[in-house]
Amino acid sequence: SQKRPEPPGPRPLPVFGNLFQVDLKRLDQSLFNLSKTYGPVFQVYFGPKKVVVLAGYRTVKEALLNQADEFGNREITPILNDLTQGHGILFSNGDSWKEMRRFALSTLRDFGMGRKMSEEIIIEECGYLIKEMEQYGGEAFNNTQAINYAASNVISALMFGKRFEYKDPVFQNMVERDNETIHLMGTASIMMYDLFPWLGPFFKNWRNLMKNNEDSLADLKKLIADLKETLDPEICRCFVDAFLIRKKHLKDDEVKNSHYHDENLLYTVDDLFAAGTDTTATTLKWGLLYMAKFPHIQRCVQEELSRVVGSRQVRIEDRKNLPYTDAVIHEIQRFANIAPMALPHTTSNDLTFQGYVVKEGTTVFPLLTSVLYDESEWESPHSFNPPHFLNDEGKFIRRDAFMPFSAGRRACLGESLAKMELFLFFASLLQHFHFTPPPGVSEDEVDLKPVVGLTLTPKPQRLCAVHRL
Ligand code: HEM
Repeated sequence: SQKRPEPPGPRPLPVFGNLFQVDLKRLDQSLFNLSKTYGPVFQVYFGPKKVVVLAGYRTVKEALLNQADEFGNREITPILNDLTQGHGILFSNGDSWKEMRRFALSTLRDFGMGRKMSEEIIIEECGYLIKEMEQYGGEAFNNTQAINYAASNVISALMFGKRFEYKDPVFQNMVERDNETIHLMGTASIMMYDLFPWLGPFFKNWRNLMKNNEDSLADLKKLIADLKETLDPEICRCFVDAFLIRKKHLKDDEVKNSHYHDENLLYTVDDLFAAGTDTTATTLKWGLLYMAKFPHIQRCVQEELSRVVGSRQVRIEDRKNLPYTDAVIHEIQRFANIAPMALPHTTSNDLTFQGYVVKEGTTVFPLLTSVLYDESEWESPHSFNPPHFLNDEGKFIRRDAFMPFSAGRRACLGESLAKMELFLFFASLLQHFHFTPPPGVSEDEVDLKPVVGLTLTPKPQRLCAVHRL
């Protein structure tokens, strides 16, 4: 029998591989371009490392959903190993990952992810965020911090049973550090470190990352210690309590080698903050920027909100009566494409995919850019067009290629919480404010080019939040 081929791809150079054929500053775009030459499954070499890229809705879906187990391991690069040592959820594999993921999902569900309790937490936070924005009296300001704080507080309330004041310096530092970590992770020097780890200590970014990580963990440890001290196993106040209670029960039952140990608690909480704050906040920031850029769309959302909700607090159950607003939020997520390559996966064994062989342990990039901008799935992928999610009667429709949370075994675990947050924050803000560029800046001048890190974020810029109600 004939040997099956490996996926095609550009010819690699020794040592550098294809590093000169891709633009590390906008890697997802250059991989998307390569897929137009090499097809939906191709390989590129980053230095000595081979990466298989999956492009287009059909191919990403086929891999992540139909061969979910084979494509469902996480790649843990040297920097990720330095940071988490295989604990937690984001950057772990095997039984520990499985147990932590299952625990986090079921605990968040018990706390009402997608149900009442989370809704109350988010609504309370909407109030604080609106108050914060009102302070500027319609003058231009950078909304980055306020939005980060609001998103972080939702996770805080779930994890620790409490929110923080936006002015609290400890809290400000925690959020700021997480932001910086995500930025540093996307820098070229950290990518180089992952390829040539012995360079590590020479990179300033590497040292900054390690320091950030240490400081974040120290803050989280303090918060966890406070909860430990006041723990009452009969009353579960938050996620950390739920973990500690489970740990205690396993100990009482003399279960050995359980995954419920202090490191897993610390890194799981750290992961939920890291994965849940920046993503949600960044999406919201894009949303407000698009509204300032496309005022006619903003007006349609506000008209629908006024007609359906009026001035009372908007709630999750209103969503079904707000198809246009819902479509706009989906289009924000599609167009903003904040996690353009999801997070890297690896294959769990040797496999055949679309006729090509891929070896066990090969790095795989599910290229979400190529799904959210797939020309065979979207009518106008390159423009901001809410009707992508509306039928002829103006009813909301789901789209298969809407995959900002990725899919399959490693898909985002916070999807339903994130959706609640995006809906409640976005709708509440547009009920209260009309967003515009600063005076003297035209809509055309609003800059939609992203800053590239692990996520795609808007450039720092100022908007006016003009009071409506
Ligand atoms: C708009 C908001 C969000 C977006 C766009 C988003 C997107 C993603 C993406 C693309 C992945 C990688 C999936 C893959 O590897 O294939 C992911 C993983 C993950 N997300 Fe989210 N996410 C969001 C919000 C959240 C929130 C609020 C939480 C926490 C409650 C969260 C927790 C996680 C975790 C723990 C993982 C790792 C899952 C695993 O490796 O098993 N995310 N997310």
